[in-house]
Amino acid sequence: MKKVLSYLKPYYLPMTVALALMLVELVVELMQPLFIAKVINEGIMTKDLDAVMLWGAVMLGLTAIGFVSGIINSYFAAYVSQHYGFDLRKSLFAKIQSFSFANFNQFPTATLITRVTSDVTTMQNLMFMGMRIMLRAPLMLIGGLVMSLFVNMKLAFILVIVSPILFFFLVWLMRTGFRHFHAVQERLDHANSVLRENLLGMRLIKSFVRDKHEEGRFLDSNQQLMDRTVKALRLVETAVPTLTFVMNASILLILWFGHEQIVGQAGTNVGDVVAIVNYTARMTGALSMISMIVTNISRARASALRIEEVLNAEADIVEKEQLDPNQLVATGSVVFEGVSFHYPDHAVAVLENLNFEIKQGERVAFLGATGSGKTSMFQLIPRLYDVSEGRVLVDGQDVRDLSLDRLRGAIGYVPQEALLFSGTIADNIRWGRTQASDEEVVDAAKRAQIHDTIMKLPKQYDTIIGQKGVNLSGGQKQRLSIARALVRQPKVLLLDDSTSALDVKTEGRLLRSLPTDTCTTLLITQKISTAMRADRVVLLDDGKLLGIGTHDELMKQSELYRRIAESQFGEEAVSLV
Ligand SMILES: Nc1ncnc2c1ncn2[C@@H]1O[C@H](COP(=O)(O)OP(=O)(O)OP(=O)(O)O)[C@@H](O)[C@H]1O
Repeated sequence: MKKVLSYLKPYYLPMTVALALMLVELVVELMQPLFIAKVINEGIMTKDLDAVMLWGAVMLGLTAIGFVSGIINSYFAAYVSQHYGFDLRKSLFAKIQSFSFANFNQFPTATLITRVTSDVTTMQNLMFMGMRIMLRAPLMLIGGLVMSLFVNMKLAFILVIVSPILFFFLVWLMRTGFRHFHAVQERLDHANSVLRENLLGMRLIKSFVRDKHEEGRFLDSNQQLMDRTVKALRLVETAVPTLTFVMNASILLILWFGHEQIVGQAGTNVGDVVAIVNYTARMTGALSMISMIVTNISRARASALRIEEVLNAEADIVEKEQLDPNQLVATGSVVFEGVSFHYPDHAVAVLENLNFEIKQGERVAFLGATGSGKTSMFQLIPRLYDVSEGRVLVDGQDVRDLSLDRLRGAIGYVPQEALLFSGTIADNIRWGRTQASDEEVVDAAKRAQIHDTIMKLPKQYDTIIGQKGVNLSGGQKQRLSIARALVRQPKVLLLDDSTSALDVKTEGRLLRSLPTDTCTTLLITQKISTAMRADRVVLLDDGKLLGIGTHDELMKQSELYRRIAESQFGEEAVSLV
């Protein structure tokens, strides 16, 4: 818990104020039974109304002080706990931003969402409670015990015996609770994961009429979450009745012994008995609070552990320490030198000994069967993964020697699945480069062949795109993603099957409008018609490079390439080419 607690450091001052005010509240509370005893012994028993008024007024004044302290304490407790939660969420978010894909394999999306939201809220609640009652309750317990001993040692001895027994009961409760709450958070992760998959795949679920199946899956994980939570709460809920039972039994014993002592004239008076009973009642309240705190601590321990796992995770794609601040990516040449690659935690090589060179301004198509490693190869260029062997060079420099900002700033990556953000169309294009002017946004849209479509929309560039671009067609989303990459004015443009949803004519226009003098274009495609428009074609099969050359060269040299062409154009057409 050390690391998550270190986030309290900036708030030590308001925390100290809150804790000091909590102590004021505690002192006020501890003094009250003393004054009640005084009212009884000096006022009621001696029929002295003045004494009743005096001690009554003192009690009222103290209550007012306690009330004001409580309000100010709450203010500071809320301030510290909310800022603490804000800082934790900020750090977690920044850490997740620095994650490599290997880290994302370790922490699936749903668990990250639970950790940033639910786990942080648990910590936040603990901090708030900590500043309100965490010290007050145990101090009330100790204070109540001491004051009872001070009032009447013989009667208070009962409490001296009972207190350690209850203490060990609470320690046991905290340990067992931790295990249970850890399991509850894991079930919450699972329920979140099922929910997330459902929301993302809603169209698919509806079109496959799998609603009932998915409902069952969610019910199952929801049931598991409920069962685990009920189990945890059942344990916690036995605490208060157990504590109350033991303390009430103690009160009965105190009354009985008190009666014996008053009757036997052993120096005990009614005021003392009332004061000790009052202290015991307050101690019972404090113990209930402690059991609540104990529950919250065990819950928070589980959450703290989960938060720290994320904060301590080592991102494996990191920049070198001493990078040349003047380094530049001036040209978009791309070279693969003996590159082999396997995914982290996977032994099977996805790419094997790739060697090729792409010159500045060249347009190269990558063709290969599904699963042949095309996307994996693309991901090595902006360093989304690091090579297992060999080197990837951009502008003649090993990508590991470049700062990630410089490298990625020079690349326009259009992934296979077009992902848009909620906001306007202009916002989405400008997401590629926030300082792009309106003219540059329009130019990028024109090149991506989406400008005419945008102009037909009711609000044109100010049209709001729904979540993940729900109100756009697949092809429109693809072209917007391309515009977003083009507005960056990249040196290297990576199109991962990004024109698959376009008709041949639009695709042709788009490819012709891409800049060639300043930008090198690498495009993955399944279509020979697209590959024919490229300067050269790289043919991949099962992670190996089978051939590289122009379309005509590969038609002559590569049997596989010829077969793909035949399957797409028909044998006759190919023989005419
Ligand atoms: N995150 C990952 N972890 C482990 N293995 C992966 C991962 N992503 C892809 N693979 C594996 O790597 C191999 C190459 O996948 P890749 O996506 O690069 O192929 P591709 O040629 O782009 O396929 P497609 O044309 O279908 O997109 C496949 O066998 C795939 O199972």
